[in-house]
Amino acid sequence: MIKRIAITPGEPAGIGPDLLLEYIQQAQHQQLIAIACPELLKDRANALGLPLTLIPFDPTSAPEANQAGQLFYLPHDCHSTQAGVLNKQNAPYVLACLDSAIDGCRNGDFAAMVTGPVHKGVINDAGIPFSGHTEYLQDRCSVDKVVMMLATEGLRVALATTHLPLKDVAQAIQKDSLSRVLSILIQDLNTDFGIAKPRILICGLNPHAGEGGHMGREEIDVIEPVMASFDPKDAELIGPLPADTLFTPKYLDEADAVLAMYHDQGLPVLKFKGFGRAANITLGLPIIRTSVDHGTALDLAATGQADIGSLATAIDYACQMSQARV
Ligand SMILES: NC(=O)c1ccc[n+]([C@@H]2O[C@H](COP(=O)([O-])OP(=O)(O)OC[C@H]3O[C@@H](n4cnc5c(N)ncnc54)[C@H](O)[C@@H]3O)[C@@H](O)[C@H]2O)c1
Ligand SMILES: N[C@H](C(=O)O)[C@H](O)COP(=O)(O)O
Repeated sequence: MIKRIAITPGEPAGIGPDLLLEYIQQAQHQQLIAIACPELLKDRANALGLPLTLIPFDPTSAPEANQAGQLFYLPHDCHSTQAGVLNKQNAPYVLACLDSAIDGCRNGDFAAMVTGPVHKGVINDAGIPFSGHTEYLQDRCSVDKVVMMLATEGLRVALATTHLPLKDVAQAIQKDSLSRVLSILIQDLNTDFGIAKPRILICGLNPHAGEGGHMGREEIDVIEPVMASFDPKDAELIGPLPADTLFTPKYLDEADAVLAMYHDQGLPVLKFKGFGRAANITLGLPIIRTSVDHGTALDLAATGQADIGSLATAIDYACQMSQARV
């Protein structure tokens, strides 16, 4: 069955449009719909020397897989864009594209949404508070909690906290919130990844997992009690383990996922292993959202040098997850 997948290319000055235009040069098994500015797509295709046939998306027609070089689109207009040069006037455009994708997933027009990279800084420069798609999707879908998980071949890393200044992380590791994160992780590994009783490695927050309370107490006061509150029939929770040695084959070979306490505890390892072949997946949503593992790479926009591997991985995950939910 042909699935409809919405794709938001993200920041117009970045590599998101390039990646999509490169990706659709192959015929697809699904219907990919760009939610984007058609003039931007045409200009970027010209700059990259890529053939492009744009077809307006009609949600009332039967799903139709893209032929090589074809792209269905749902239009939003952006300001004229120079590749590699941010323009804060485009921030509302970036968010409007996301809103259309979310609405289309919620009303059943799309089976999933795949997001290209946005530039968080320029959206804030435009006066719009924005810390990431993950938090934006949580708000727009009116759920109390979502979980960011990045996945590549052989490793899944979920995060207990997402886009927070480091100084605020320890305060954010609280029992209620950590418990919700673990529940969502267990539930979605089960439903979307078919893992009945996931084996999850849990990082400590502090060096050496707190060294028995001498180097921080979050392991004893928060992480261990939360782990103990889960039924061992639902998941095998291992930890809190020192994060510096958790990411070694001895532990990882037997694990379905790692739960890291903060962004730069888990993601550098994941990206060292799989940058360009990983996807970012938002767990806990009523819709399916996957994303690339990289940012806007302004230095590479319109050069033809950007690697499409992560976009391909994100689309693959979106398709697999939407099949799993049928
Ligand atoms: N999914 C997202 O929306 C997302 C993810 C990560 C970062 N960002 C945002 O992107 C902006 C820039 O972030 P950054 O500079 O830290 O990271 P970045 O990923 O844009 O760039 C880091 C390095 O990786 C290279 N790179 C990135 N993607 C590549 C690709 N597909 N092929 C080849 N090389 C690639 C870049 O050229 C650069 O050298 C920030 O605003 C950040 O918040 C967005
Ligand atoms: N933390 C993500 C990463 O490093 O890939 C990135 O900032 C994107 O996050 P959102 O999906 O929340 O925008």
